[in-house]
Amino acid sequence: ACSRKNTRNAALHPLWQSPLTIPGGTRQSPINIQWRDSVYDPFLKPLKISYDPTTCLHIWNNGYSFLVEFDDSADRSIIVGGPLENQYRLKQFHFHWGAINDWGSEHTVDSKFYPAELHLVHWNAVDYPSFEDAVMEGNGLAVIGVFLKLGARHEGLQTLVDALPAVRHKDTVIEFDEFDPSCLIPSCPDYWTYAGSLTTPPLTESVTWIIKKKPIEVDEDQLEAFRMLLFTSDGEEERRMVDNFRPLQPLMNRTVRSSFR
Ligand SMILES: Cc1ccnc(S(N)(=O)=O)n1
Ligand SMILES: [Zn+2]
Repeated sequence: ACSRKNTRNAALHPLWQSPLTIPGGTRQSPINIQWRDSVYDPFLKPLKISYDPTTCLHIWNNGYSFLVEFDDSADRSIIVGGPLENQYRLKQFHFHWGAINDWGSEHTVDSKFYPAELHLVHWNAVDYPSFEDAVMEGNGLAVIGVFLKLGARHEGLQTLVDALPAVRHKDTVIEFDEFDPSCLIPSCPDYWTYAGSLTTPPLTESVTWIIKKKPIEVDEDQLEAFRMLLFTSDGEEERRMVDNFRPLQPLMNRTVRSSFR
């Protein structure tokens, strides 16, 4: 008998006991980015990233991923330009990854999965009074997606990896300061952008996605450090935090634009 290709079994994943699809959803994420179908838009500006490392607060295992959260009470860590009408404030960043290196990213490029994907979540504090309000608005959020590929050790990521054992269990938190997440973003300016949604509940259609074309390199030990985290709280039967990605969603009536030819 032929061996069944190792397929991702996201449907049974604890993360997705909630509806896999949103009734009436027309701009859900993640999606496959078909490079040849993306449309170069010469009017797209370069994305300008200005993060203040002292706004970094803590790392928190929320039972889905681990989040690095920032003080977003003022415009101290912001992005502007790119496809965005105004500036957006950094709220948190987190990752999605697989049990093995064959998959783990949420978006794919020409149907290729990366072993992990970084999301830097920003909100539109110009138009909305809080993150919670912005989450409900079509132009409320901007998320930068960065693919992680297996390669050289990433020194900037290592400071984060060294802290992970302290947040192994769900609902644990550790103070984390003086971290500049721009060290996790490739210097190559090229990106794709499209109108989408959050990929974990509440799955609201409020995200302008900015997906960097170039991945960053991380090594096997660093990916393994993600995989030793737990979905479960201390005292519960341990379930390793892996495969915390949402299945691909239909493109429907959307065009993915590229900032590069
Ligand atoms: C803040 C937040 C909530 C839910 N989902 C996401 S994500 N994975 O779309 O970036 N971010
Ligand atoms: Zn995410």
